[in-house]
Amino acid sequence: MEEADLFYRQLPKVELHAHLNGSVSFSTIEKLVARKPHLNIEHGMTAIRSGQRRTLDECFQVLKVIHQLVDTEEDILMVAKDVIREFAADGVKYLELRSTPRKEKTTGMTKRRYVETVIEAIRQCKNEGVDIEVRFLVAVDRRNGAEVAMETVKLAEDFMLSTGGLVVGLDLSGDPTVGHGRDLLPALQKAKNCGLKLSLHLSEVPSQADESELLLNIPPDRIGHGTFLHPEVGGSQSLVDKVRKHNTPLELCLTSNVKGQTVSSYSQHHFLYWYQMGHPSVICTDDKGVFCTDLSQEYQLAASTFNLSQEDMWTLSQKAIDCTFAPDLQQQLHQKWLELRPTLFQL
Ligand SMILES: CC(C)=CCNc1ncnc2c1ncn2[C@@H]1O[C@H](COP(=O)(O)O)[C@@H](O)[C@H]1O
Ligand SMILES: [Zn+2]
Repeated sequence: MEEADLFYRQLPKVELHAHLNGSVSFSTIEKLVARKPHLNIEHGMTAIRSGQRRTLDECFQVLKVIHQLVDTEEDILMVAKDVIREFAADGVKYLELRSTPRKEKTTGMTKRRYVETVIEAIRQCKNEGVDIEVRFLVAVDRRNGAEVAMETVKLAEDFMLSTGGLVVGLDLSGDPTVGHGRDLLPALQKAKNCGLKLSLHLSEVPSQADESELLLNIPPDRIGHGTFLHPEVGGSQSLVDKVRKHNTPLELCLTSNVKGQTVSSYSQHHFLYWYQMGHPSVICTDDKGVFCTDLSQEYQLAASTFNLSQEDMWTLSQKAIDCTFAPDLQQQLHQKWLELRPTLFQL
């Protein structure tokens, strides 16, 4: 391993934007394919390799293939444990995983059981001594409409109360071109009022200024992507001002946006816009399996693209601690970062 690779692997990191089924690695896919040979799924159908680009629509098709492979309780338990172990092996010390409880008929289990299974995976990893703290966000798929969104919020609230703080919030994701955020406002508002933290995919595609305006008024606790918020890309100063007023952190996923073609190249990524403004910006992976990446690689890419030093990247990873939805862990994480610093910079 080259010295720079090693630095980014060893750098303690916080991952705040990771969709469970988008994070399934090649080796886990192989295990799933072996369990289900009749599906005739090859790895080329579950990942977008280096140099490849897809439309966002094609990316969602890839996720559908993965969903076909991950369709039982055993699969979900295995996938969640593998994903947690992989993030830990990559130097991630705190992970917020998110996943959408799927319809019973596609998994043979209730949505409640789906969430319980992911929670079980988190607990098992903890008991096995995997060196990572994991929290969970229950995801609302915007394609499923207002009623399902409200049910999901109730489910998330129940789990927030019954898991001793493992479920910390709600994610809004799914195909951004389907539906309108206005229909989901009551559910999101309810989530916020009952104490769930909100991370919303916002302005992931162009021409959603109206929706973003509406959702920013809630306001969310973090923003996923926010690719088209700023005026240079068709957003507006008023959107930027709203984000800045609340100091709402952005979860930025470079490879995801470049491979999904919402951003034309790494150097054009909106990371720079927000970073230069000193706005809380957290580098994340989104779907490390689909996009064949990991968080170390994303940090390294940001550093090389924007000419940032190892010291800058250290600060970026340290500041991410303050953007987590687990305030009870933040002091402990800061301590861990301080303890790890000397080995990293060989002081
Ligand atoms: C389509 C793609 C890979 C691009 C990245 N951009 C995304 N935008 C919105 N929602 C997403 C994205 N990636 C993953 N998701 C959500 O995460 C789900 C997969 O993880 P899970 O089943 O919730 O555990 C998808 O069905 C989708 O609802
Ligand atoms: Zn996402």
